[in-house]
Amino acid sequence: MILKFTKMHGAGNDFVVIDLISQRCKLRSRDFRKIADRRFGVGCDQILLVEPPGSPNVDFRYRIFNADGGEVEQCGNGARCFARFVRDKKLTAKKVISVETASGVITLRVRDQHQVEVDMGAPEWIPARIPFNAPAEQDSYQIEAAGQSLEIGAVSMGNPHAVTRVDDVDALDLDSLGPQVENHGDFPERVNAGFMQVISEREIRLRVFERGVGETLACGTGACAAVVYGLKRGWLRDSVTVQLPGGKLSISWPGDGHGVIMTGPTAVVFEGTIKV
Ligand SMILES: N[C@H](CCC[C@H](N)C(=O)O)C(=O)O
Repeated sequence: MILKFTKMHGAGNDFVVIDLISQRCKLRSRDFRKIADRRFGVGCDQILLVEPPGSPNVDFRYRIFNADGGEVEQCGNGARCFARFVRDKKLTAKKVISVETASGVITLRVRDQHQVEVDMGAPEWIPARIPFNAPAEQDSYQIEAAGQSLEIGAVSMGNPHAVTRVDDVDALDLDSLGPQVENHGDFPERVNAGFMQVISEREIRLRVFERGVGETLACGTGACAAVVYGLKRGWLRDSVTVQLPGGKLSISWPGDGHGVIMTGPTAVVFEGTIKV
């Protein structure tokens, strides 16, 4: 089958977006791996599927697949691109769009200059719900990786994150450290590994070695995870600018019981077709 797609990115985290409302196609894990392959396919960090809603009070269903072919619960940069895509393709004229994901319903708000604001929902700190093997919830945890003892924050934004504060993100050997955190035995579903450098109470630098992908130029849920961890530890004050290698995101969290609000850019790179 020949499938139409749109290549997009959010702060350099890149996606192949496929409308499965006007196209009908059953895609398997190996199809996602091929589409994501930067030599034999289109190339992307994640594939985003646009599907009809599963319940009456949401506008769309949003499914996310990592480059390794695995389906995941949430993707923040992808959510912003999703909002831009469905409006560009005239699948909706709404500026406030509700989408159901594997980790619940999120609300997308289209802003000016192709910026989109997303309520990513409340962070989840309870280890069993991250999931993370720890006897009880703590502000931080010690794990061993790549011969180092790391102090991490463990939190879910629908998907699991381990956040480590470092003095200099440029000094990190992520090729070595990243996979060891991603595949650490205390994360039964693996984990996205974020490394943050605090610039000020309202600005951080962040690099993320993403589960199922490797290092990406930006990670929306990773930015949310880093900011809520930094706020909880008292290193940050609300409304934080997150500088990532591919661009910047604005993250705000009023505190427990509230959703994390992420605002950032969207970009369309090209339209194409692929044989699956
Ligand atoms: N790699 C992530 C999914 C994509 C998250 C990221 N691209 C974002 O913008 O949130 C995971 O396995 O949970």
